[in-house]
Amino acid sequence: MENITYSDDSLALHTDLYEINMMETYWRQGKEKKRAVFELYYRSEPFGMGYTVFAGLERVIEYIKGLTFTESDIAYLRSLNFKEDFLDYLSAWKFRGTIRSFKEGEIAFANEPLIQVEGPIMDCQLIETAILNMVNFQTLIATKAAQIVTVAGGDPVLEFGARRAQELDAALWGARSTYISGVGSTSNVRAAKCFGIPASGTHAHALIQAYRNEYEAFKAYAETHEDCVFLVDTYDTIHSGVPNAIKVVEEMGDKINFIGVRLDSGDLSYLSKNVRKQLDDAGYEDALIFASNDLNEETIMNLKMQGAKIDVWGVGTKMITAYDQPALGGVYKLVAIEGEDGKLYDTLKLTANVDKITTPAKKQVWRIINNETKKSEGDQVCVHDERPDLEEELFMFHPKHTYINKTVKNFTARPLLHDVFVDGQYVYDQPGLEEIRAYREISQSDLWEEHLRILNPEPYPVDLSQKLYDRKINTIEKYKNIDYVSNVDF
Ligand SMILES: Nc1ncnc2c1ncn2[C@@H]1O[C@H](COP(=O)(O)OP(=O)(O)OP(=O)(O)O)[C@@H](O)[C@H]1O
Ligand SMILES: O=P(O)(O)OC[C@H]1O[C@H](OP(=O)(O)OP(=O)(O)O)[C@H](O)[C@@H]1O
Ligand SMILES: O=C(O)c1cccnc1
Repeated sequence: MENITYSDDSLALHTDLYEINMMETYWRQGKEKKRAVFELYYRSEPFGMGYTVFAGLERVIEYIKGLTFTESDIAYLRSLNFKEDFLDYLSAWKFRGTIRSFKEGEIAFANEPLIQVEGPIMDCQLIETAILNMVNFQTLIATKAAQIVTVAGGDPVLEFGARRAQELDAALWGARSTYISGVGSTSNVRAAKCFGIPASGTHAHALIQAYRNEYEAFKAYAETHEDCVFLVDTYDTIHSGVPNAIKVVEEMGDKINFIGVRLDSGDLSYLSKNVRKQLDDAGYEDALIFASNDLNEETIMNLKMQGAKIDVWGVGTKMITAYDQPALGGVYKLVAIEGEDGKLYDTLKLTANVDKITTPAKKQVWRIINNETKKSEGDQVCVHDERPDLEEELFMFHPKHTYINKTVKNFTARPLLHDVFVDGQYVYDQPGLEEIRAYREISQSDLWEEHLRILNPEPYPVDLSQKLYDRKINTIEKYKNIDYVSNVDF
């Protein structure tokens, strides 16, 4: 490959070619301003969890703000045989749409719109690929981190994944996603710098190997660092690693802050119990035991069950790559389109698989909090202009099994989609990362424990309002009865 770097490279071409092909069709047919509404959602929770943690908006904002076709983008499209008149149009193009989104850190569920994009159909179409790319990944990693943090049960979890992540962007934005869900720090210094995440790090086996013996290595490290966590498993944890660490700590006295030791191999339960005793016997009851080595939610849970004396969990590969489910599967679907009369019409995609039939109409999602219990009764997905917050009581029913229903009184309805861009203008006040992290806890506290547990969680109700349900059924009926060969009103 001759040249993979362009000085004016942009994210405008970070899209699938078919999006630009469709843009050209709309444009040549004079439909480039036809108003459309697309919604991003996923169909099932990952990792057997009962929820996800929404993440990715920060990068979406950055992407939309800088979205223009640069000279090299246009030159490249020219090489694909796009014609000059269309290229002239793209050169001057800027995003003109309205984007509404969940807040980052919001607890989210399957089959509700997390992002809604409304505007000229061309604009909505172009950004599909990139925003799915960002939100699918970041939400997935934030959710995997939430699972691991839950299992760690209040113990600090450190993010160690940069070396195993799917390349640089995944390491960087993945670290940010894990921090949103309560991971305590990252070993990735660039992620720490860029996002203000606490950086943390111990040292590797290479240090011991370089000095050949543990005593020399620990001593050298202690002479050059105040905060010390010694990696004690290079040769023999019990007989060499820990005694050498203790020897150095005793020699250095107040010159260092002995934080603890790290175990990175072997039976972490057995070793941690023995190491705990060794440290306690030497008078270091406050020294922490860090553990790492291919940890995930299952090994952490098992180690805790075995009574392992581990205080801090270093987790890399299995968190940053979402090892057991590498994709969220979020989709971006057209739900409403402007007709010839200028009005917005509901639209959907029919399919034999009823679970995949999209829910038409521009929507708003409301979280229904019971004022007595302070816990959520479920999410009510409504037509965008419905106002459940002004109702005295709310009828909520299962969107497929409608006999499962309830009437909720004394509730507060909180809208979850917020304006981020309006007609191309940025109108949002994106919180800082600490605020997002704190918000994740608040959002989580609205839910019953039953939905949050990581094994067989109770499914959380994501219901359709009566109005939206009727619109869906009517649209299905309408599309079922269309004579597709003659013409669909579009
Ligand atoms: N007591 C335990 N119960 C359950 N799993 C454990 C326990 N102790 C360690 N593990 C996990 O078992 C796996 C051990 O993997 P592996 O055999 O590759 O490690 P190892 O024996 O330490 O070798 P290496 O030195 O190559 O890392 C790791 O995922 C580790 O987290
Ligand atoms: O196991 P993970 O969850 O992916 O966490 C990251 C791993 O990276 C390091 O090992 P590595 O063998 O790469 O280097 P080392 O020489 O420092 O042990 C570290 O010791 C962890 O085991
Ligand atoms: O700081 C550490 O201990 C660390 C960092 C990255 C990967 N493994 C361990």
